Amino acid sequence: MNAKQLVGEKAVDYIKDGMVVGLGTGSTVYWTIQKLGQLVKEGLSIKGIPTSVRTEELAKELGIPLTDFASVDRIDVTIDGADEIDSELNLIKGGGGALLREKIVAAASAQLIIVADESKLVKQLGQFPLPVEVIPFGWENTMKKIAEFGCQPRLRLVDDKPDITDNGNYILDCKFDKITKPEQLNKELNTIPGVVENGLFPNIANMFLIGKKDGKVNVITNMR
Ligand SMILES: O=C(CO)[C@H](O)[C@H](O)COP(=O)(O)O
Repeated sequence: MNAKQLVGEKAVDYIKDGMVVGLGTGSTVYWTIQKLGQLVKEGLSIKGIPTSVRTEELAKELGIPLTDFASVDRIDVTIDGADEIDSELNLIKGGGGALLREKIVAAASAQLIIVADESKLVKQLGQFPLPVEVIPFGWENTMKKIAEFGCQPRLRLVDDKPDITDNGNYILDCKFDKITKPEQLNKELNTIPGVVENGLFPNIANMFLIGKKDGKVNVITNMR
């Protein structure tokens, strides 16, 4: 079993009957959702809130009941992946383009559990280009403003056309040398007109399940 599958499946240990569960996006949480589908068939009663259309489709295929913000007043736990995790437990997310809904769901969750293989652990964020979701109108100008923060932004393309998010926006992948103050950068990027959200998640996850090559799972609890 690979490390993503290992931690993805392990995450269901934290999901109990009756919970409202935020369902993240990506190839690690894919395994969580598969396992949840199996458990639901066996009688587990949960309601999911998906963070992307992709996840919504997968959950529906597997028969996982879904809900929405209008119908619930809490999310008990969200399971999601990450692109980078630094030693202070800050994250870069959005490699799969779902950062906006992921951040909304994470912010509404009592618990955020991150599942990742050990390749995602870094000393300092910034190797992975930071995804920033921007409004299509005037994106070229928004990109210039973002570049003033000392990065090289690039419009994310699919088949030579802008990749459109589930929210109808574009993604700029912004390569920094290193990100020294993630919390500050998170706030400042979001003040630029045209920026909808960025992929920095500064120290908001409660727990990390890290899959290692030797088949073990490292559990890190955030004591913040
Ligand atoms: O933020 C994300 C999607 O927007 C994913 O959680 C992140 O890209 C990690 O993905 P994977 O588990 O496939 O490595």
